[in-house]
Amino acid sequence: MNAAVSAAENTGFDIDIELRRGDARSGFRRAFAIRSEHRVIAVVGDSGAGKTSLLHAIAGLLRPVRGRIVVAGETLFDRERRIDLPAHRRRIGYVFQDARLFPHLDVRANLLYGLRGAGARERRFELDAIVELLGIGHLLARGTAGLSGGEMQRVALGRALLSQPRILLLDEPLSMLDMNRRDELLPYLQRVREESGLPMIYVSHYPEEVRRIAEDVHRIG
Ligand SMILES: Nc1ncnc2c1ncn2[C@@H]1O[C@H](COP(=O)(O)OP(=O)(O)OP(=O)(O)O)[C@@H](O)[C@H]1O
Repeated sequence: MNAAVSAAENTGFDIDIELRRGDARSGFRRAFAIRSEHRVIAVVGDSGAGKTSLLHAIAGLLRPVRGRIVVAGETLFDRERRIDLPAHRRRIGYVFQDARLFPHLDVRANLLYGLRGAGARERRFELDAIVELLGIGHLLARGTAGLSGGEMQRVALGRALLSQPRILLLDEPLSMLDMNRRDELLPYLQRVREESGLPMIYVSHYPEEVRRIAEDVHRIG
């Protein structure tokens, strides 16, 4: 295999799955096919199209009824080959719509929680560098209750990166913010995209927003 081919295989996404939720008669059932050689892709679609379900399948939280999931050259799931990496071995950094910070911990402890989860694995992301990247040094001693929505999402991003993920999944991270706050957070997301070098899937309702983040946009539904 020549170097160009293997480089392309190691950065892209090859997802071809069918998902089912709920019962066979009235539940949700849909096939998804996403092939991309890009490192940062977006998935857009209407409410209920299955965007979150797709991320859950990639994270190992929902088992597809058929197909395969290959990210950056690594097979996470392949029904035919009986490959199904458990969620904790997929090393996914997941950022939700609502930041889901731990309310009983201050910002520093929330960030360190991510680092603790990484254990003895090779560390690519260190606390100081991530704090600098996300501009959250002045928040470290604060509790989470008084943080703005944008600050919470920056801390959530930091916690996800400090868990030393190999893939970053972002599920509508701006959707709880008003327009001005979205504009404030976007440059941080762009910095994470550039500095982390990680494969990323960015889910959103808004094609305009994702064009500023992703190299390749896929519509589902
Ligand atoms: N546990 C479940 N049992 C049955 N149906 C479910 C379950 N979870 C989700 N669904 C259904 O699966 C479909 C896809 O849901 P999903 O949350 O993936 O969509 P989405 O595109 O992320 O939507 P939104 O943009 O509103 O967050 C929806 O119709 C939802 O009602």
